[in-house]
Amino acid sequence: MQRLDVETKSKHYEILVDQDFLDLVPAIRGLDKDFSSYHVVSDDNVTPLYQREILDALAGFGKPVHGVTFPHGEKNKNLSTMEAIYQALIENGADRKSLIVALGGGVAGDMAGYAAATYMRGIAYIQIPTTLLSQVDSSIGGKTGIDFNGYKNIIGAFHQPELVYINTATLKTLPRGEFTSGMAEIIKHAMIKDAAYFDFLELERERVQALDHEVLTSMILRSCEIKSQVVSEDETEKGNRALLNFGHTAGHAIERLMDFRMLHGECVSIGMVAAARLSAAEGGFPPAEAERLVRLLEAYGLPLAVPDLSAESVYEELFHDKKTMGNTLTFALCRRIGDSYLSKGTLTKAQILEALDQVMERER
Ligand SMILES: O=C(O)C(=O)C[C@@H](O)[C@H](O)[C@H](O)COP(=O)(O)O
Repeated sequence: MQRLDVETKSKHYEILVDQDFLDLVPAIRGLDKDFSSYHVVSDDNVTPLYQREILDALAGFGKPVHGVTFPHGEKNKNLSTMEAIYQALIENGADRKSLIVALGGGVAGDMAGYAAATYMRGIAYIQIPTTLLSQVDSSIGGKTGIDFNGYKNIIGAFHQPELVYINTATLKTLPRGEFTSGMAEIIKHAMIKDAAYFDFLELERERVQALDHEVLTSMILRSCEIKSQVVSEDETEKGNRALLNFGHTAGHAIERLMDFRMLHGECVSIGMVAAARLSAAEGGFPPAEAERLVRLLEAYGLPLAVPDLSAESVYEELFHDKKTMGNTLTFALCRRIGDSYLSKGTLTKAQILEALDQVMERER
């Protein structure tokens, strides 16, 4: 098992990377908290795969254990699903000393985490991410929340987990498209912080895609390390945490305009191509490096352009981004691969529209 620390102002916790669930109970025992009951929250894809195993393991604590299942998909990351989760917590007698277990992908983590942040004004939770995207990105850093009226993550709270427990064997049951979607966040980590990691992703692509255990584990560890460093330095996104939003400004806009029919990572991939074009327009990001990004995304099977949208509609949607203050758009951009910065309000509408035009499929 490998361990990493996340050290934020509000909490210190560990990320454990393992190949099974055998060390989960010892890890929870190691938290040294006498939880009164356990509530495992997962979607209807993950429940049949892993919820029983986790409930059985937790039953060893001799306290009540309950499973809560909700319908899968970003479309269901909303208030009515939250209502059902709150209802189940109340019916199952969850109290202030209960532990919520977020089991699954980003949607499960965001919603179970938000339930933990708000139920009885905040109770403890742990993350057991089972998708590549949630293992390397969304389970770390305490961003929790839901979408509302189609606006992505517009309601939420920062609430750090007690523990993140990654079992890499869960990737064997992950649909291929979900794996590819997770690769977008991994490529994002390399883009914003680590040029050598970008080289690694280029060189080791075949072994990554073949789920080679050794390469996959190093990749997951490196991404978790980058994510936890950024989060540890700026827990509540007052500054540089927003670098993790590279590709997300346009990405979230596309996700919403496509009515969540495309996977998050697919939208982030297209958003990164747009961000690379903006980086070139503003800061002289070398065209050869933009080309390397495009080639890498393509090689991992990620989309580079979006069908059926106009640059204008995406541009309008950008103003709903949480980084937008007043009318000032903020983008995470790159000077070079591995070297990122925040650009606040300096790009013109024409530059932004031109970059967006290049990721509209009709233009290609
Ligand atoms: O943890 C963060 O900070 C991130 O920005 C990570 C993103 O990859 C992730 O999709 C996040 O949920 C987006 O956050 P948001 O604040 O833009 O909704």
